[in-house]
Amino acid sequence: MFERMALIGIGLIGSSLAQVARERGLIKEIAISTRSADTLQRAEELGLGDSYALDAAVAVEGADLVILCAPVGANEAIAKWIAPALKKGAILTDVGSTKGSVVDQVSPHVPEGVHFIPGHPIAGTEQSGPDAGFPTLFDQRWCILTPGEDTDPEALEKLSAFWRACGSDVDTMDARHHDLVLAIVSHLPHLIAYNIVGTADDLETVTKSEVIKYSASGFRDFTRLAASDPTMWRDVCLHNKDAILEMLARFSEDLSALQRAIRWGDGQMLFDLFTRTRGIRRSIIEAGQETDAPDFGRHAKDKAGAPAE
Ligand SMILES: NC(=O)C1=CN([C@@H]2O[C@H](COP(=O)(O)OP(=O)(O)OC[C@H]3O[C@@H](n4cnc5c(N)ncnc54)[C@H](O)[C@@H]3O)[C@@H](O)[C@H]2O)C=CC1
Ligand SMILES: O=C(O)C(=O)Cc1ccc(O)cc1
Repeated sequence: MFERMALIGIGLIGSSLAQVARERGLIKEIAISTRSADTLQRAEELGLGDSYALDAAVAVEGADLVILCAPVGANEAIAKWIAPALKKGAILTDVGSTKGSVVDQVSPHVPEGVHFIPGHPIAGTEQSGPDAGFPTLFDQRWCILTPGEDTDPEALEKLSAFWRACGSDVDTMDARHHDLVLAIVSHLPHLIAYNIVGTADDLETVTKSEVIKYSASGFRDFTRLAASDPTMWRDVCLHNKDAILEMLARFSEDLSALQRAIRWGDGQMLFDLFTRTRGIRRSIIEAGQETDAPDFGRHAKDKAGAPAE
């Protein structure tokens, strides 16, 4: 589908893209660049690409598809660095969990004639680094693209076809809308997980060993999310600040209402809420979405190839 793909950043997502592109014959030549020499060497040991460079500008030379796969906070510096080396007509995209900030940071540096189309595969795990990647990560997952008003339709279709070939269903939406939706379905759940695991860890009356020994599956689910990469999630919080703060405010209000119902023994309020939320879970299952982490969000038809937890 493309002659030369450059992946800038080779962790979970970059490594998975390299593997699926290689396995399905989507790309002739894969160029890999990342910031640390150790990670680059590991990518080479794993045979993820055809060429390896610490200098991202070298990797993007002659590439007709360039995918930024680093934490979102790194995108501006990377865009500035690679801009002069980008080939005319190339598609430049990313996989970041936030989109508005990527548009703001990257767009000013995109040279004339390069098609910049931000993207976000809604597929991942709590693991990070090149060893964590696997080629079926994107199968039956959504990939959201956030083209601008002046995006070239042909370039958009080419990038959409690439993601479909990686196994994903593609949707397009406005970058700001993406950030609001993802704040509630992805960013807030991670923050809640980081917070509850931190709270449990702080409790002096419950020793750490008791937290580990008696952790019920609900708490264990939170510990999986709370094991996600700290750099990535720091950047997500800082780069989707407004939407996350909006969702946190609503969440806190609703939590206060729950607190009040418990204090005043309002069993009806608790029962009604728990009944309503049970319905949401059922409608997700009926819509054909998988339920168990890390397969949540994968369409029901096929989850073969997902790694065991
Ligand atoms: N982990 C997940 O579940 C998902 C992550 N994403 C997004 O994908 C992107 C990458 O995430 P992961 O692959 O999980 O992270 P990761 O931590 O596994 O890999 C990040 C890679 O970027 C490199 N890197 C860091 N700073 C860099 C810089 N300045 N220049 C070049 N390379 C740099 C690191 O060395 C590493 O190779 C992030 O923007 C994240 O928001 C999107 C969907 C799911
Ligand atoms: O591991 C999980 O449950 C996830 O939620 C993975 C994930 C993390 C970040 C994203 O932007 C998209 C997917």
